[in-house]
Amino acid sequence: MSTQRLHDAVAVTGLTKRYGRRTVVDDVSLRIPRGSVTGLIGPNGAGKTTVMSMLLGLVRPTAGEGEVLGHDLHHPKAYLGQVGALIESPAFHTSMSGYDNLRNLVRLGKHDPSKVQELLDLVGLGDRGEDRYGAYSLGMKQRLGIAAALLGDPELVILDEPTNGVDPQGMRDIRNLVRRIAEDGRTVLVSSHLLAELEHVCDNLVVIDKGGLRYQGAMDGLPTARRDVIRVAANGSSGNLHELLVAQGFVATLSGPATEVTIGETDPTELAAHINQTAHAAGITLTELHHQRQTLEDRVLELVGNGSES
Ligand SMILES: Nc1ncnc2c1ncn2[C@@H]1O[C@H](COP(=O)(O)OP(=O)(O)OP(=O)(O)O)[C@@H](O)[C@H]1O
Repeated sequence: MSTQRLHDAVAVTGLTKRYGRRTVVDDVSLRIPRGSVTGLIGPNGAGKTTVMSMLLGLVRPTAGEGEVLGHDLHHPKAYLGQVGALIESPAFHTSMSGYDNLRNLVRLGKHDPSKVQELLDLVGLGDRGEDRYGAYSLGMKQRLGIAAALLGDPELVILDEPTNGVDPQGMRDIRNLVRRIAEDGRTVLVSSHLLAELEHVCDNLVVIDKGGLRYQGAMDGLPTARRDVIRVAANGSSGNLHELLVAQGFVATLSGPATEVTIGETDPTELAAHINQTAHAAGITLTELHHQRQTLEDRVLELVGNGSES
């Protein structure tokens, strides 16, 4: 086995999917390090589900080569036994309990039956296993889906938008669960259209938009320029302050009642002091003055041009 195979759970190049003349995944090369939690981020329609489906052998790639868990991407049967997935909505019987649904899957997949209660406990449904699936909240349904994905004790876990539509508490539960799954040394690939939902659980990031790869690498390596600003507002004189700062050569934009001054290479503390002095000298009283940091989400939105499917 090559070092690359040992290092990467997924290593594919040129992954492409066309439907007719429409290219929905375009020449995407991906490396997902073993043991990482990788966030697959992109707006609606970016191609996240299609990429995951190709890795799972559910959709046949139009082009592309590579390996999943050291096996040829084009022979998914060789590796699917070591992969667990939650893709689209989990298909469970609504009238059966969570426990019985998992028991069913154990029988079908010839998994270890003792896993059922263990996994229900892991996903926080230990005392709700006897309840009907149909009575579960969306967050509980997603967590049962994740338990199902873990039945075969997979090395690679692929979760497609597990937090979609789930309330904030449910999202927190799912994030904690993803963290716990990864603690066992598994590789997790998890998608979302919002980085904010995943930013605290992922160590690795893949950003796609309109089928194309925009970024992959460490979370803190996002390439967009720093766009932190000093946000400043004044009592009824924001326009004057804005004009003064622009006249001094600062990049300043009006944002509602406030002015946002791009920090660029300047030291933010010095810039804030300078703005304060400028305002004071002009007889303007500041009502707000603070350093507004660009979030990781803002940086991703810059990469994907702020847009979803056109
Ligand atoms: N079977 C198909 N036939 C034709 N087009 C398809 C098919 N499946 C997906 N697409 C198109 O491929 C594009 C990417 O879809 P995909 O579901 O992979 O995106 P996504 O990033 O997962 O989006 P979402 O967040 O909305 O689920 C979309 O424009 C979609 O309409």
